[in-house]
Amino acid sequence: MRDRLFYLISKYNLNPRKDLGQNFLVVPDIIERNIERAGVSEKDTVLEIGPGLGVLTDPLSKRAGKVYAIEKDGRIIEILQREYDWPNVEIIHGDAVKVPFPEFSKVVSNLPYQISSPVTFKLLKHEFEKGVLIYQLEFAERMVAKPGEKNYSRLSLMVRAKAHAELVERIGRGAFWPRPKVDSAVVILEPKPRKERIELSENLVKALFQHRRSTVAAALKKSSHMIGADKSTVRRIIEGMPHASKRVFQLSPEDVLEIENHIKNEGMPLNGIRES
Ligand SMILES: C[S@@+](CC[C@H](N)C(=O)[O-])C[C@H]1O[C@@H](n2cnc3c(N)ncnc32)[C@H](O)[C@@H]1O
Repeated sequence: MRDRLFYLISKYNLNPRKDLGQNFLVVPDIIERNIERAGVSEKDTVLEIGPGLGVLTDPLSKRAGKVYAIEKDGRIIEILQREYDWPNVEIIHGDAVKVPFPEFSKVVSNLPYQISSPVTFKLLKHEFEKGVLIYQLEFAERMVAKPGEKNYSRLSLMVRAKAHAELVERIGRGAFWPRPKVDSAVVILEPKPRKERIELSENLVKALFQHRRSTVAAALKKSSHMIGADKSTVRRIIEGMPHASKRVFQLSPEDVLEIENHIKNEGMPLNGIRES
């Protein structure tokens, strides 16, 4: 696999693009473990974001019923089309943040780290069984952080509202070529059953997490403009608000939902909270 990767790189004189996060996996064990973790079988339609030179796409195509691979770099699309003849792989040329995702049951990817956040939020808007994804280590740590922990952020809360996320393996820089400046980690992402998923006003969460170490009351006062309220309205809303004295980084998704419901009950309708 490693040999094939370097053969293709030299054959096509491919200069990896940093701005597209082109750090290719060169350790076959990691690829195998991730396919195992995803439990990919013929029943699955797998989505891969950023196939690169196909080191993951190739084994996925052998196990899955169907693979969709979204790739932005036209040079790579051309190489994939010339070098592989996968009967069940559909390559989509486009930006994974912008192109609509097809229906899929599993997502397995070594993600371009620049788009980790929008892609994760986009994935969580879809119905799927399981994701096995490689992220930058720090991002992965934020994804899985629990309320009250040092890394607990807006991302942690929004992921927690929709899915179970577990960091299952750390990966050193040497597992990639070219060697990146950061470490990586594998995260298993399993969306919660629909009934258990919590829909939150993104703007309320943003407004709160602008001030993650403040109390909820203080954060809302400081971010009043973000929820479309003036300071006196916020002062009124804070009266009797649940969790008002908690620090923002201690809030669970359930807590934020209670805050949101309180705001609505106080006569500020949800559509009063401007969604971006
Ligand atoms: C980290 S590399 C992974 C490549 C390959 N899967 C591997 O593991 O060796 C990320 C890949 O995503 C592609 N990419 C970068 N930004 C993208 C975007 N916005 N949409 C789709 N693909 C993108 C890059 O061109 C690159 O092929």
